[in-house]
Amino acid sequence: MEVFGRPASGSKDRGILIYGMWIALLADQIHLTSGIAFILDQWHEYRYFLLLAAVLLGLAVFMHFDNRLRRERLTPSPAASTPEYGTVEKPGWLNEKSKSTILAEREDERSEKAEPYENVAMQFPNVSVRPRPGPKRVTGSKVDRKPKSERSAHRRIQPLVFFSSLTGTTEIRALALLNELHTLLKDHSSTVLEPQIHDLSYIDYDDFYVTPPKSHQIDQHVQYFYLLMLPSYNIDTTLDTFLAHLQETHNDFRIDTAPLSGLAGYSVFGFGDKEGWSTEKEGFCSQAIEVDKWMAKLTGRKRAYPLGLGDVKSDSERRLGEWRDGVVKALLDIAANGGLGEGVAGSGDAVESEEEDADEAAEPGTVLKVEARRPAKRKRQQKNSPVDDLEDLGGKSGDASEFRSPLPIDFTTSSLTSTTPQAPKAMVPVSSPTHAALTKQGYTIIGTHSGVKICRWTKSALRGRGSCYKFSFYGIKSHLCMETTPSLSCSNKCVFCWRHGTNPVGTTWRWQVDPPEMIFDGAKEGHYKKIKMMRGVPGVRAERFQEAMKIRHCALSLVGEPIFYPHINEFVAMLHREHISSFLVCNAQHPDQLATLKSVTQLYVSIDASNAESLRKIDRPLHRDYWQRLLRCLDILREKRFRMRTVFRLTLVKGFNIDDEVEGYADLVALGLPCFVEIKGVTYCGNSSSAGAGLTMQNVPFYDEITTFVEVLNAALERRGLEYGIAAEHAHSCCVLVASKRFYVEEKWHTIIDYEKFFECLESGKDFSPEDYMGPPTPEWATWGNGGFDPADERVDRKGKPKVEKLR
Ligand SMILES: Cc1cc2nc3c(=O)[nH]c(=O)nc-3n(C[C@H](O)[C@H](O)[C@H](O)COP(=O)(O)O)c2cc1C
Ligand code: SF4
Repeated sequence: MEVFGRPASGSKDRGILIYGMWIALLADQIHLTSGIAFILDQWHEYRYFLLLAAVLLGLAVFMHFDNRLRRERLTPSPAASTPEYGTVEKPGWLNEKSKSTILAEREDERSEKAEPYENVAMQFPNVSVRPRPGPKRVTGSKVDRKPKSERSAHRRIQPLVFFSSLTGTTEIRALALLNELHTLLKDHSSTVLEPQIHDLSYIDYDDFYVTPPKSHQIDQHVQYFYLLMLPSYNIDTTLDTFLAHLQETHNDFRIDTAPLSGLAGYSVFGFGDKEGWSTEKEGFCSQAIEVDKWMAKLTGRKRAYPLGLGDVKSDSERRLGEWRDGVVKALLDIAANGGLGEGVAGSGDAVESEEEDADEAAEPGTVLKVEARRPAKRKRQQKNSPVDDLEDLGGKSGDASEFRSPLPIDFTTSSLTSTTPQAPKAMVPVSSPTHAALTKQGYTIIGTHSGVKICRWTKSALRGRGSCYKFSFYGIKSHLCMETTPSLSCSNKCVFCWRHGTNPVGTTWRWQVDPPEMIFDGAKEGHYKKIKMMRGVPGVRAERFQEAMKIRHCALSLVGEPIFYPHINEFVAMLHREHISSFLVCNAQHPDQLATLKSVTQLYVSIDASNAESLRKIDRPLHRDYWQRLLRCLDILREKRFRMRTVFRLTLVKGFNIDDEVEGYADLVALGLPCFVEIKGVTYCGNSSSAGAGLTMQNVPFYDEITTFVEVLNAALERRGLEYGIAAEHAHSCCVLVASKRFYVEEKWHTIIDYEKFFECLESGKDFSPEDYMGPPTPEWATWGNGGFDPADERVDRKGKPKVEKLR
């Protein structure tokens, strides 16, 4: 028999075995069949679940292999660089000469110049100062998940010094600066990290000048502060590449125009050679100036300290020292206060903004908006100005009493009828519209009745664009001058005064009186604060900014009537104690206060008309005996003329106080015998209030008309046998100076003041006269016929373009 194809054996044992196997196989078969049935059962029951599981498993396996493949492909890519001194090695596949490759090649060429860094490395072990060849380490950084408030507690500033150098001068200075920064900042290690240095020729610009470097400090929020030290070359150097990079980055449409705005701040110092490139116009420090401008754009106006410039053949050491001190102060300020503070509109703009126009200074009797020959432009600018001129708040009628709001505080009549004594009020309460209007205009109100503001000339001088006429006439640099008043109240409502309608007025002091110390401290604080706001403005020079942090002169004018303040003598004495000279302007309406006034460096009275009728129309005085008051003031001035320098200020307004008035003015000069007569053209404010007062552009005299008037006045004085002459001019301010021949010595005008001599005389306790503090001769460029613009400054038009002065 065949069992599964095999023949059956004849033996019994084999037969039993085969039979047994057959039984077993049969039993197995039955079992298998039931097993398959069981599986099928299960499959039907769980097939959806099993299919889903299979799909998921397949996906997981696929992703695993794909990731591995991907990582292998990416490995040779350039890794993110650390903010240390070194280059990024490029992968082999990057055959094209990129910026980084070119820079790496330069590194090889310059490798023999590495010694200085070794010294630095010894001094600052945590500073990496040698370019490090070899592959770049990829370091991970922990993501800070703490809330922002908690993180700011660990905020630290990382100063980075960048330099560029061809012949080594800047390199040596940069290393010295690093050393000095280390010393100056070591006590502030909780907020400022150890400074690091980078040669611009070695770094990859993409690491520092596209976005700020990423911080590797765990648990700390690090902000970078860039200090750039740069020479200038009019030949091709690495700086051209750097400049091109800054420009490209700014213009790259794919990235933000200010991608470096995450920096804590930056500042640039330039080295140049004045022997070959004597002025900025001729290229002095041209590349540093350019870099400074691009950095302002890229950082979104984060200029923390003004651009410093030094001449390698003369003052670079000194200038660099000043810049360094200023930068350190700014840096610590940022570390302590968390930011650059208040910014100034216009900083960093491509075309330098001329915000000066909006807030030119006013002094009693003067409106300093000079460029009278551009009415249309001025009007347009004012229309667009975000800051309302105070005059705009006034009414439309010609009568001052009809000004709509806010109402002047005039106690002249109410005080006469009042029977119950009232506690004195604040002259300018914080909640008053006057306070709001003055603050909006840029005044800092001190206490209850004083104010301080920086004038357009201070800003102009900080930018090397010229000082006011007081520099040409008396040697006052505008960036050293503080303009303030201890009394915002006045007893006139002059038609050309741009703040009438909002200012408090009164014939006597009826307000609460603030102590002089408080006003003095408040004025200085307010002034310095406003100067500091200028540190980021394009064009502000570090050395001038530094100088401006010490006030040397005080113009007690601004708005209001300073002599009105009951403690004016104490206030002036405080100025003098700090060697701040004093120019006090009064409106010739307070003879009693004038008589008791002690020494000031220069004492002014505004003479706005030559006769009573004309004065009434132009000054609209509150006092009924205004003319007698003026005449009494002139008597007092005549008596004071041998104790201090006395000045008449004439503000000429066409149609009001010019025609047929020359003889009258000459008579007043004969009465007061002032040391000087300043003749100035009024400037049109171009607003509703001036128009309401009857003023239009037609009332603004041209400079030619001023000079003609001055010549006629001079002749009238001569006819009266008065010894005067035309000494100086400042055409830019429409201003001419007539001086007494007491100041004409050895055939030269000496209108400049010797300020140190003035303080010496004052401190001697002896009597002295104006001749005792007469300074050197008036500079040739300031004398009559020469225009009066300091040739060391750059005259620019409203767009910041150089302007050529036209002489008569
Ligand atoms: C070829 C050459 C061109 C220069 N061009 C200018 C220039 O355009 N403006 C400038 O202010 N100084 C210029 N300088 C002066 C250098 O900026 C100055 O000497 C500077 O200190 C050099 O710095 P460094 O030694 O770090 O390279 C030039 C100097 C040289 C040798
Ligand atoms: S004197 Fe001083 S405050 Fe007056 S305009 Fe000149 S700089 Fe400005």
